Amino acid sequence: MLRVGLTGGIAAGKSVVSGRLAERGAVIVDADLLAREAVAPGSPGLDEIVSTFGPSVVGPDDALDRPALGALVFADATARERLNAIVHPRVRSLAAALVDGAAEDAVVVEDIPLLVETGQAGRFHLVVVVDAPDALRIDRMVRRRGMDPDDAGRRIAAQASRTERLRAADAVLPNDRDLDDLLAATDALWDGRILPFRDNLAAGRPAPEQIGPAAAGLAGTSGLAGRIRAKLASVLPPGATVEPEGEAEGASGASGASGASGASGASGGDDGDDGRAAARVLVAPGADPGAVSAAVTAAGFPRDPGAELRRGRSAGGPWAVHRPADPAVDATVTVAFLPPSA
Ligand SMILES: CC(C)(COP(=O)(O)OP(=O)(O)OC[C@H]1O[C@@H](n2cnc3c(N)ncnc32)[C@H](O)[C@@H]1O)[C@@H](O)C(=O)NCCC(=O)NCCS
Ligand SMILES: Nc1ncnc2c1ncn2[C@@H]1O[C@H](COP(=O)(O)OP(=O)(O)OP(=O)(O)O)[C@@H](O)[C@H]1O
Repeated sequence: MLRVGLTGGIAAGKSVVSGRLAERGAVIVDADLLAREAVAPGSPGLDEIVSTFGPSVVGPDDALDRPALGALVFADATARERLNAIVHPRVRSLAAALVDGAAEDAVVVEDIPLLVETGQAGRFHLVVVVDAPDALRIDRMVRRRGMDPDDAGRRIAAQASRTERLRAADAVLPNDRDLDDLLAATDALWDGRILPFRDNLAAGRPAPEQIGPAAAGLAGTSGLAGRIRAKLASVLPPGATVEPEGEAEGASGASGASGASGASGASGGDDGDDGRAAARVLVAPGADPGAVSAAVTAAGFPRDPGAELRRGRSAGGPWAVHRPADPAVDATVTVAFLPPSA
């Protein structure tokens, strides 16, 4: 199964993209829809909202009065956090059940407006960001949804900035032109990257050919190494840590915290994106390198027997060499034993 996280600021065009991906065969898990299901009339979620915000957020039909609650939470960050704490865990468990029920060869696309804000980027093989300038999104909300411009601005302010979101992107779909351009870019992403990625992963092989990060609209914008470390950190079993290649010898003293630094993408190493990155996964004494290697494969980086042969099996060399199943990413992930001195 290939897990894709689709995100973008409000009115960026996520629904247009997820609609197209559904037509192409993806299984869509829509967080906005699940957030409605989580607070349906008579649900424990709605009960909790009423005990937190009072009866004024429920209409005469016993359903959530969405405009009333929206007016409260988009004007007040504390109220919004309270609402998120009620709704988000429910959305996550509803989503997990849908993902678990999908076929093994499926491409599952989770459409999550707050994917970056909630720190979920690392759990996806591919994070796709639909991107449009704030002014254009405000214009869409005002013209197409009849929203007041100030309300539209408040919703944008309640979310991550474009820069923060783009930093998490493995692929960007720009949506500042007409709809046909967005649909064509979505098709190119599906045919040129998502399907080969899914097939390579299913076959347990790295991408045999690179389409290159320069392919228009397909590359992420920055921090490839940090994004890779976050993906690895989210699947590694106990006893394994991830750090940038070249910092494994203990010189930085960072190895103890490397799992966490990988998740934030904030540690040293290559955080620019020249389309190439390397990471090293260190296996502590007593941990099973085979299980670690299997986890690296599951994160989207199958083992590359050819690269292992080229490197040889010299003492102190890597236990395994992995490369991306994603044809647009050029990276090496080595699995090695933690040096005794570290
Ligand atoms: C506040 C509510 C009642 C307003 O309902 P309304 O029908 O006006 O908006 P809708 O749910 O269709 O959301 C539209 C868009 O608003 C943005 N948005 C919604 N909730 C939030 C939030 N808590 N923080 C930031 N942006 C949000 C998203 O971009 C979303 O796609 C509703 O959005 C809600 O229950 N939000 C909390 C749950 C949530 O975070 N949903 C987003 C994905 S899980
Ligand atoms: N390139 C475009 N040209 C014209 N209209 C567009 C374009 N992209 C999106 N739209 C329109 O803008 C609105 C917002 O798009 P869409 O619903 O896909 O955004 P979204 O990211 O799913 O928003 P939300 O976060 O609210 O769920 C829709 O009415 C859509 O048809």
